Amino acid sequence: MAAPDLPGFTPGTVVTGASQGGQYTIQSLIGRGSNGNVYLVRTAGGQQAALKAGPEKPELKAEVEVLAELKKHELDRGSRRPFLLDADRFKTDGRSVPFYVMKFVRGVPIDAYIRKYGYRQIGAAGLGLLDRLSGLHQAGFIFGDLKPCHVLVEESGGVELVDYGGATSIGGNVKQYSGWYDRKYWNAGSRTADPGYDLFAFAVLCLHVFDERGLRRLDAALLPQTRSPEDLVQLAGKIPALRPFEPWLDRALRGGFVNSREAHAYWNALCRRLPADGRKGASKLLAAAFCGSLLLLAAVLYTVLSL
Ligand SMILES: Nc1ncnc2c1ncn2[C@@H]1O[C@H](COP(=O)(O)OP(=O)(O)OP(=O)(O)O)[C@@H](O)[C@H]1O
Repeated sequence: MAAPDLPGFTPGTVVTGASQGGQYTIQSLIGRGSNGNVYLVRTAGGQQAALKAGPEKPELKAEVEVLAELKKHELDRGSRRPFLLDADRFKTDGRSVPFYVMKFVRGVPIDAYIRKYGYRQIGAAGLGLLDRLSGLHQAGFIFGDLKPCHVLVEESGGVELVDYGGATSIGGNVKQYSGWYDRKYWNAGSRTADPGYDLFAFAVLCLHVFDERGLRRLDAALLPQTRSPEDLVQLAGKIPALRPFEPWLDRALRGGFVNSREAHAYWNALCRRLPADGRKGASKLLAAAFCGSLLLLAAVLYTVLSL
């Protein structure tokens, strides 16, 4: 259920942090999540950012804690602009509203991105997603509720995870998950948070993006006790666009990766084996045509001059 409207968070309102003094001007409402509303804001420095504010709830506090840990890890890795930018409270009308500010992701969900730019983009987008997951796992958490609307891809191809409400400390119990993406749903393992939980969900995400009907049919044909990762492995083998990544999907669905760095390295190796994409092919063709016309021009000039 989405969070209720927050009184006072209207375009033009300046939200000032009570303890750190950060100032953010609300531009528009981006969307409503179960733990709060997300607004597009402008920082005092003039940059765009996303601000999430909501009623006092342990879930919102937990999101901030995960993002703060992730920030430490990102800074250790030399990141100049971590995902979490600020976390504070806004005092308004005698109330104190918790909020946090994060990088604004000008992107679209991964399924829409692939529909727009073509199935070959799964290689690079998958690599970006595995990089994000790997950073989070190294910070001690798993994402937990991985699904297309939580994976945004920017025009540049950059990938960001949004909504850390399902993030869980490694070793804890995943509490926020979504049907198909849940390893336990397919009798493929427990809901104890380990990196394999997210990798399994990413493999299902690939099946969902490329063959939603097949996944739906498979689900409808099985009873809860007869669902198995083997069925998903077989479905993956029938999707032509996923053929290059079949060995990766097989391993992820069976929980065969030691960690996400290994999964990232394997995905990367499979990407390198892909043939150059159509655009690169087309630009090679253009270059050849250009060289051909130069040679023709030189030949014509030579003939004219030698007459
Ligand atoms: N940093 C961000 N940049 C751009 N858009 C964002 C950002 N964070 C969240 N959004 C968008 O804001 C909306 C609400 O996001 P939020 O993460 O709170 O909840 P949700 O994932 O939609 O729902 P729920 O919390 O119920 O799972 C979504 O459309 C999401 O794509």
